[in-house]
Amino acid sequence: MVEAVETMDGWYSLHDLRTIDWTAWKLASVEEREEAIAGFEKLLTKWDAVEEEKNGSHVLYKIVGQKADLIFMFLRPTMEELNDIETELNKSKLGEFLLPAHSYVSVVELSKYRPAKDGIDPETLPETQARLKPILPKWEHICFYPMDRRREAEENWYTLEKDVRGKLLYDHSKTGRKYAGKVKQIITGSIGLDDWEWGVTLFAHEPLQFKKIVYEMRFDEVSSRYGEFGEFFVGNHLPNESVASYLKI
Ligand code: VOV
Repeated sequence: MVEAVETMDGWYSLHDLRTIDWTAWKLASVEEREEAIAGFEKLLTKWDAVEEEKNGSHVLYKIVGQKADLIFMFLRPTMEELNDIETELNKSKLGEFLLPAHSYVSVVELSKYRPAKDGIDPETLPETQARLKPILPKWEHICFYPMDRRREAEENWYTLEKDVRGKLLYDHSKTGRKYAGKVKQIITGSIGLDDWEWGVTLFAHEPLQFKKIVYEMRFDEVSSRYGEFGEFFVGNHLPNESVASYLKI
């Protein structure tokens, strides 16, 4: 029987995409807008404090194109906390001007394809724990998309033996390693949590690197034969200190 791989799972993840209701925002009074911005900055400060304490992490980017205006990615130890964040944002003054655009629920995931070295469970290693509970990079650009592994008669990932899948992912990692320092990936598993099987979140200093890595990986067998992809979202970093000028009318 084909064996499932054991996964190591870390912080829960919420990608929360919002569109700004610019018409309502422009019609709001100066005082209302100021209140909304100040309240939102307070939320950002609160989330920063959580990150400082290493109890979670978050990033905020401006989406390029019409799919949404903003993408938040939140990581927290529990799903309840993700719910709380979402609700707090909805109840905030700025929330009155945010329309839901898209969301994605998943959990930071690493898999145990490689045999344990010296009998040590990799999950116990501090470096593994740091990858399962990552502080998200605040690099200039983000690219997020969901993906599946194919399950068709000829190309079925789920009928491949574990060692074959491990070898294909090893080849995949060799392509990935060429982008060290240029692209940082956070893979989140979403089987049973959302509509696709994985979320792929990439960070880069240079947006062209997204095109280059995704294109190069299309030729890796794990993607060319077994990859199916959803909608792509690309954005530019929105640091706290630029929020007010971004929202200024
Ligand atoms: C930026 C570089 C980079 C690097 C170094 C890297 C390495 C690795 C390693 C070592 C492993 C396997 C073990 C583990 O850690 O789980 C993975 C696993 C995975 N990857 Fe990856 N990946 C990268 C990057 C990277 C990209 C750009 C994509 C999107 C693929 C594309 O075609 O658009 C991707 C996808 C995945 C997925 C969906 C999984 C889980 C698959 C599963 O079936 O379990 N990944 N990945």
